[in-house]
Amino acid sequence: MKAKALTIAGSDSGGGAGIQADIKTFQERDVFGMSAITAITAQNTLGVHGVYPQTLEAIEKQIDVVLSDIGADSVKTGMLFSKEIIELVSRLLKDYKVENIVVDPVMIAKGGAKLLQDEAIEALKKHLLPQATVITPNLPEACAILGWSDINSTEAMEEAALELYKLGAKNVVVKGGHLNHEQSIDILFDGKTYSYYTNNRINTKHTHGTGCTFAAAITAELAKGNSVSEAVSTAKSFITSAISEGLAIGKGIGPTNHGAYRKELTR
Ligand SMILES: Nc1ncnc2c1ncn2[C@@H]1O[C@H](COP(=O)(O)OP(=O)(O)O)[C@@H](O)[C@H]1O
Ligand SMILES: Cc1ncc(COP(=O)(O)OP(=O)(O)O)c(N)n1
Repeated sequence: MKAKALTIAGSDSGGGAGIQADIKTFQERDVFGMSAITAITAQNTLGVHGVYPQTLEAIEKQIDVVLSDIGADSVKTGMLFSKEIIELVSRLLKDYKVENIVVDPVMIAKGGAKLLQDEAIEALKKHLLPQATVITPNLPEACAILGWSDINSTEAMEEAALELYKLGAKNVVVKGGHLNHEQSIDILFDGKTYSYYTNNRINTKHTHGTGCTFAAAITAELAKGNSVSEAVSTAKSFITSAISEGLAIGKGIGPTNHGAYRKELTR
């Protein structure tokens, strides 16, 4: 049977991040994609021009009807915007006993727009992180969750992964896209071992949606029954291809190319 994945996230009208990136990634990884939209953003390659959160009723209904009828082998959360939305999503994921939960703790878009209210960080820590199979913070997100000012080395990334693990997630991937390093290094910590996923840093400005795409690829692989380490490994290859063929569309930071990994495999 075809694997199914649900993304609970914000809509990016520009198509590079959020729900749109997730669904494109699920499709590329041969997983049936479903969505519950938490907020609509008016977004393009120049940034976020408007944020319109959906009502709790609308969000609950979307999740309810999908999980009660179709079900999901894995669920990804992205932009959740408020404490109230986090509490709602956490309750529903518990009620439906979802097994594989990937929490991408989206906080700030690359252009600087806030996608999570400051007061929601505590709710994220208290309710959602402890339910997660995998969490995928970038360096600023890891700092915000831990109350740290900076993470600027792989040693600090390992320390952050350990401290984040103590908040209850089964696995932590600290993404190193923001590290000033010639390689792009992500570190997975499963409570015992630190595993490094490393590729050469690609010199491009077209990286809109990298975090969403990477977490969506992990979600898709978990939905198909792969282990967390296999899922992270495939997601790393997927995002590296997508960035290497990033799309120079629009006047600003273009999106990654979700079809690039498939093309590479068939070459
Ligand atoms: N320039 C780059 N070259 C290669 N990989 C990158 C580059 N920028 C980010 N990545 C990878 O993309 C994924 C998303 O990372 P990151 O940019 O840190 O997340 P976010 O989009 O949440 O800020 C990670 O696997 C990271 O290593
Ligand atoms: C609707 C929406 N959700 C998440 C993001 C952030 O996406 P990310 O993959 O971290 O990429 P950047 O926006 O930082 O390039 C978003 N922008 N919009």
